[in-house]
Amino acid sequence: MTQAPRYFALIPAAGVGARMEATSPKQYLKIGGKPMLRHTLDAFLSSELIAHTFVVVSPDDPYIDAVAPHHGVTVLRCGGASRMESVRNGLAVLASTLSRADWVLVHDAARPGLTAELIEKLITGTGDHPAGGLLALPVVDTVKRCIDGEAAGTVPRNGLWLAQTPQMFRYELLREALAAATDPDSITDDASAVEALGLSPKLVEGHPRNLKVTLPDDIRIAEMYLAVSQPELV
Ligand SMILES: Nc1ccn([C@@H]2O[C@H](COP(=O)(O)OP(=O)(O)OP(=O)(O)O)[C@@H](O)[C@H]2O)c(=O)n1
Ligand SMILES: C[C@](O)(CO)[C@H](O)COP(=O)(O)O
Repeated sequence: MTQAPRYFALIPAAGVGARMEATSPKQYLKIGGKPMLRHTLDAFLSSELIAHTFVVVSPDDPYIDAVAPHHGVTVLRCGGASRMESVRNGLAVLASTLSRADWVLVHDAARPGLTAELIEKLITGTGDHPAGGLLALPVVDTVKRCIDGEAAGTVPRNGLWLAQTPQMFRYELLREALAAATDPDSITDDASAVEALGLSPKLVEGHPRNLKVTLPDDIRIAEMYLAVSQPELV
């Protein structure tokens, strides 16, 4: 008898948020009165498809205990020097908890606009694709190559997509891909590690509300999306 697939969330939240230039890591900044990371965790807690959520923080993180709920979320204090290492360390800790065929949805703490509907869309859209899948958005602007501050050419945008998260893979595949990855500067998301194995993850169209909060002005955009009721936005 085949077992029903199990889906787990893994949230890397060990970054310092240097580009945000705030006094605390950006995942703890408040959006609409609630820490960004709590919005992110709540999206997974509100999805009936997710069996459990794990969050990876730095070993000396002083904020997480006040933010993570006691039920449905497990805190892993094993963050590394890059996003890639934080995800890899989190997967290693889960070796005795997850099985090889379990699916892991890796999602940035810094994308608080995720919804249960987008999680379901990703899981349905990826299906049983052997290389997994990710949310992403087709590029809508004209793309320029910049050399010394000048437009040195226009890159055809046809076929270009911007990667979002979650990105979902079978546990065994993601561990193998990240074990083989060496350069955090080129492996900026989980899909790129899988692509480096010669595989092609499925692209599932995401939504602008699932933006990554990176620069100071992004907080206001996230606030706007999180103030709007969710169902009509997916
Ligand atoms: N060593 C790291 C670096 C990043 N992340 C996480 O990866 C996600 C995406 O990274 P990014 O937006 O680049 O976050 P920061 O690294 O915190 O930001 P910056 O690059 O501006 O410092 C975030 O949820 C961040 O907390 C992580 O878990 N461990
Ligand atoms: C994983 C990611 O969110 C995909 O867009 C993104 O690459 C992470 O942010 P970073 O600035 O590249 O670390």
